[in-house]
Amino acid sequence: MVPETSVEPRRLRPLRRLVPFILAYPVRLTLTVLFLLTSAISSLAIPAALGGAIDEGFVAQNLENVGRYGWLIVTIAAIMAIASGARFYFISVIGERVLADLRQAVFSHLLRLDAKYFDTNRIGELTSRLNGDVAVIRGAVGSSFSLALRSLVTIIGALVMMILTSPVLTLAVVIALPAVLVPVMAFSRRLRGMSRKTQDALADLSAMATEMLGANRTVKAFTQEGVQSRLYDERSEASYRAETRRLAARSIMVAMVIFLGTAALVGLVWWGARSVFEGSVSAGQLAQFLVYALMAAGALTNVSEVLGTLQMVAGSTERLTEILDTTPRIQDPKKPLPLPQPPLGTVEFDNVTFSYDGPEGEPVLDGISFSVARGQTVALVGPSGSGKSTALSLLQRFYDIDGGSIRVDGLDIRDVALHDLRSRFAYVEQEPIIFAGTIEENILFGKPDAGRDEVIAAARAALVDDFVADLPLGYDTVVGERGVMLSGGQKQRLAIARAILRNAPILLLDEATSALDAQSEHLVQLALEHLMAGRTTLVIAHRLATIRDASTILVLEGGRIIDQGSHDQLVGKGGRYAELAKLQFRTA
Ligand SMILES: Nc1ncnc2c1ncn2[C@@H]1O[C@H](COP(=O)(O)OP(=O)(O)OP(=O)(O)O)[C@@H](O)[C@H]1O
Repeated sequence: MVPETSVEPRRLRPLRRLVPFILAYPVRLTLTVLFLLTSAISSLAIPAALGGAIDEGFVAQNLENVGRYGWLIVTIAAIMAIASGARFYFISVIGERVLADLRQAVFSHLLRLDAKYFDTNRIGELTSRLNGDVAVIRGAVGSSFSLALRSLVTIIGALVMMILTSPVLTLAVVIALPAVLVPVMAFSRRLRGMSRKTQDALADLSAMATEMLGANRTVKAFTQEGVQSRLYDERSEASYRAETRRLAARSIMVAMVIFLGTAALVGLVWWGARSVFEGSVSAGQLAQFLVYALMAAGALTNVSEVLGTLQMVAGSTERLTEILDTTPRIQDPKKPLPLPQPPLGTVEFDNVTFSYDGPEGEPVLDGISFSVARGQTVALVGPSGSGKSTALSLLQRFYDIDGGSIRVDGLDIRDVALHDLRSRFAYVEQEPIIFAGTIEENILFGKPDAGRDEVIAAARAALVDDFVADLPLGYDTVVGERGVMLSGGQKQRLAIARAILRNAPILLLDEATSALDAQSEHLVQLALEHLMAGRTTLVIAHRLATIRDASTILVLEGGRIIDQGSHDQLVGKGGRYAELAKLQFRTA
């Protein structure tokens, strides 16, 4: 027992992080403790009343006393029942509340973490923390916390009552206890190790299912159904075997507990009977004592079972609080400067140097300088990996630069609140992200408080309106996960509608590399023209039409600007741009 208590608190330590979440609800907490104590005290009072009934009723052969004690016991039982119900309710509610708060805190913290964090952590792992770990805590909090608390109070109370009832019998129990407890504790520790293994096997199994179901088209295309089913079967069997071994061990433990417990009880009864015959203990006291001893023993087994669950909860809590403890690398400045109102819509890169691996790493952008005046369109072109997307990321401060400065509307972006800075941009990604909601919800992402007429106006300008008219539920049509129900061109137009609704002064556009069919391409081009009208635009260009209309083209290679000018100027010069133009740009 000694090593258990010295090891356990350390493994349970992460649970302390739940305390502030629980303390946030002092009223419910007080009520819980109140009902907990009431139910524990009343359950401890029943054996005492029973002892009284035996000594003053049965032994004294006084039926009136038996009746009196009977009523007393019924009354106490009523109080115990109500208090137990209320305790269960309040502790479960606190559990759910804490869980919801924790889940919400983790999710909103995750959304605020920087791009680097998401580069280095797997999204699947993060969502499994959010779902899996929260589920583990949820499964345990209501039942296990309640049981652990109740059992602890019962053990202490029962021990005190045992000592008060008969110190001699208590001493006998304390001496006999290790004989029962030590083997059971040792066994239950092994069980915990085994249950961790089955947990891991199960997690592995579900990770595989998630991945393969998500990739069901790839699985079909590569005719991998049979192979993957077999792999799944193997893992499922492994998990079954691990669980069977655990169940066998558990069954042995249950048998052990039953045998050792009964043997100890018989011994105790024999010792107690001897004490009654000697006259040092009354029959009522013995009965009373036995009930307390049974209560304490029951509570003790509960505690040892709950400890295992609580360790799992501790592990999950730790994984979640780890997220909460991560501070975002990109933060608001201490004293943010206000951006000019109305917006100017200018962008300047001044000798910008950046590496994804920090100042010592190989630079991805190396001394980049350019400026975009209000209403201008500047096109970034260059071979794959030359740093075009990186420039757009830096402008939005997804990462901080290592040298030089980036200014928007004349202010260094590190001096401006992140929300203000990013509100100045509308960003259209190369592969537009479409959410699983309706068409309207997807457009509203650009400006959540927009009215229906604004949404429709944006949809018209982006030529979304014409295909929405053919959908069964119009703007309320659900487009499926990642917009699977839409064509490539429709997705692009939807993303453009979202950007139009956002109505930001600076447009950041990462044109799709893959061409659509001529008709679709034409519609997207038209939508883009509506979007770009009157806005400062920084575009990673792949369409010849976009480049022709650009005020300036910046040619990037290896993180440097190797040339700039208008399309005609650059083509006239020949060289790198002329080659690129031949290979990369497509005509509408
Ligand atoms: N999140 C990241 N972490 C580490 N390195 C990155 C990251 N994103 C890009 N890189 C690296 O930075 C370099 C520039 O990438 P970037 O995406 O900016 O190029 P690009 O010109 O936009 O290319 P493409 O036209 O293929 O999209 C590449 O070598 C790439 O491997």
